[in-house]
Amino acid sequence: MDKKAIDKSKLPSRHVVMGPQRAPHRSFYYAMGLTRDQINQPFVGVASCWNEAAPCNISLMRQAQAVKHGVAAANGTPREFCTITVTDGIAMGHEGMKSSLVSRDVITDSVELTMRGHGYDALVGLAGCDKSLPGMMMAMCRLNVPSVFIYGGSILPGQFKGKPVTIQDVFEAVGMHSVGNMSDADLEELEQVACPSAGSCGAQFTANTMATVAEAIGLALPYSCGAPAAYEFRDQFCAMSGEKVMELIARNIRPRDIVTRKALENAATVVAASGGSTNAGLHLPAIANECGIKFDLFDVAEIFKKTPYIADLKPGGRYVAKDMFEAGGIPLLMKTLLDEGFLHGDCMTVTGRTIAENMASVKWNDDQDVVRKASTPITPTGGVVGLKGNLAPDGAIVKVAGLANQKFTGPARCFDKEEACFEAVKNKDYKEGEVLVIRYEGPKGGPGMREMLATTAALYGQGMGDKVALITDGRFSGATRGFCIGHVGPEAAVGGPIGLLQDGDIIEIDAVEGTLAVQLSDEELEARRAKWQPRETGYGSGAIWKFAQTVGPAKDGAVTQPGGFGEKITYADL
Ligand SMILES: CC[C@H](C)C(=O)C(=O)O
Ligand SMILES: [Mg+2]
Repeated sequence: MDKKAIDKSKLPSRHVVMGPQRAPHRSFYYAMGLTRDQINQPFVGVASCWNEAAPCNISLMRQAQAVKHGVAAANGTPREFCTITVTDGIAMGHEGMKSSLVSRDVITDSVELTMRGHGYDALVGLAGCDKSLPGMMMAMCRLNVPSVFIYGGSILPGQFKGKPVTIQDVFEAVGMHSVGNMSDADLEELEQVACPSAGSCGAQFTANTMATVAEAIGLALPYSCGAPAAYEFRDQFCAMSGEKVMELIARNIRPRDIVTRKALENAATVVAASGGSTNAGLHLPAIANECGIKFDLFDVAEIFKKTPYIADLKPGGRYVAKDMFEAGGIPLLMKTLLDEGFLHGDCMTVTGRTIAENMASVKWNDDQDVVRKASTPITPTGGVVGLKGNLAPDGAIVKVAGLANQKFTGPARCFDKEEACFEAVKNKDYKEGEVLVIRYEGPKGGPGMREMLATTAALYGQGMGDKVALITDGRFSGATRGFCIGHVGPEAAVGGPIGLLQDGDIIEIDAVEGTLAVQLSDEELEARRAKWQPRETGYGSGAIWKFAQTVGPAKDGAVTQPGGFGEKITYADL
């Protein structure tokens, strides 16, 4: 990037390194070996969610070095820093899962504070596990300095008895083992081979769903999110992201120029088209909130309703993320959706060009069956559906990709926390035809709105995926399959109808019509509400308690602060 193209006198770092009064600050940079020229260049924060908690994040340190090379090659000065990540595959099924969603907003806040504190002029964010991707993208929208996002990449599939497997198979094997359909020896062999490399959970689960969102919303370079983490080939995209952010500074192209309502609609479209994680129904409103855009679960569901399901990806389909990469990556999915009019082509992206301009060079690949043409879909509507009704006045969400039957009516069997339901499932202490209800697991009521993969996978592993339904004011992992309805709002902790249910109430679920109802009169519900009492969560201090004090409803993204609605001057303009 031509140095003259950037006027540093208008950049945030001018407050840190320009003028005699900033001699002490420059002294610190000399202490780290920077030269005067480097101090006089734009500073680029290279924010990484690296940690050793899980394979999702472990390769990000390597990839961050490639980003820094790209920044430096384009006459920028990279400054690497880490934020946290809570990994769901480790947190699943116990109290630790209450930290997962809370960590999304902590990631956003910590990146914001580091960028503001040091006056960095631009941001390249690297993330691997699930909610760290929206956490990083939320920070980019909040700060609104030129930014490029890059996903760390998917894990490679394991091989078990000649078949490709992912972590989803291990969670479901717990259910098979619990009913004697898998031996101890097979379970031990499976857990040792299912996850062979670095990278995030290997199919269209939440991490790969949000990676697909990153390219579709325009914050990641085309093709940059597709290559598996173990392929060092992907580091070229890291370097390109570092170079590209310098061009965005010169052209003053910022995240809120990119993340518009149309871009959010494009993101929701690729989620539905790929049968992606229901967590996108939470994270897209949260990203929108940081831009001051009202885009809630119902807006997302409207897009879902009119989008064909075209990518045959696990958990509902046959293939994993590596297969998608080899078929042509996220651009292949976007190409057919754009050609058939399902995407807005005039949205700006971090390439400095529009979606349509980016897709012009993408060639369709007939020599694959991972992605169908949008004109010949797997099913005519999206793999994910929004629901509403007297049991969910504030909405709910269900992944229908791969579901043979999309209607279910049955008696409620209520549990006031996930562990109680898991015990019942593990001991087969439930009946076919029941609707299992897990409540007091919402954003405030958990607190933390846990994912319920341990329970849903055990059910599916017992062969009961279409024989019982499960509804919760909590949420699901992207690897959840079966008739599982999440994000039921209002949540039980604030007096929502799900908290008024009693065993035996008849619940009607209709994912075709988009309804979730209980066969009770308004009078009966009101009578029960009059007797309802709020409950203690057991958290009276700390990060999870703090989250519960300010978190809003799931339909608006379970965010802990009103986003860009109120602020007049973003950090980028200080
Ligand atoms: C085990 C991790 C799982 C795949 C997940 O948490 C998600 O996709 O949301
Ligand atoms: Mg998850």
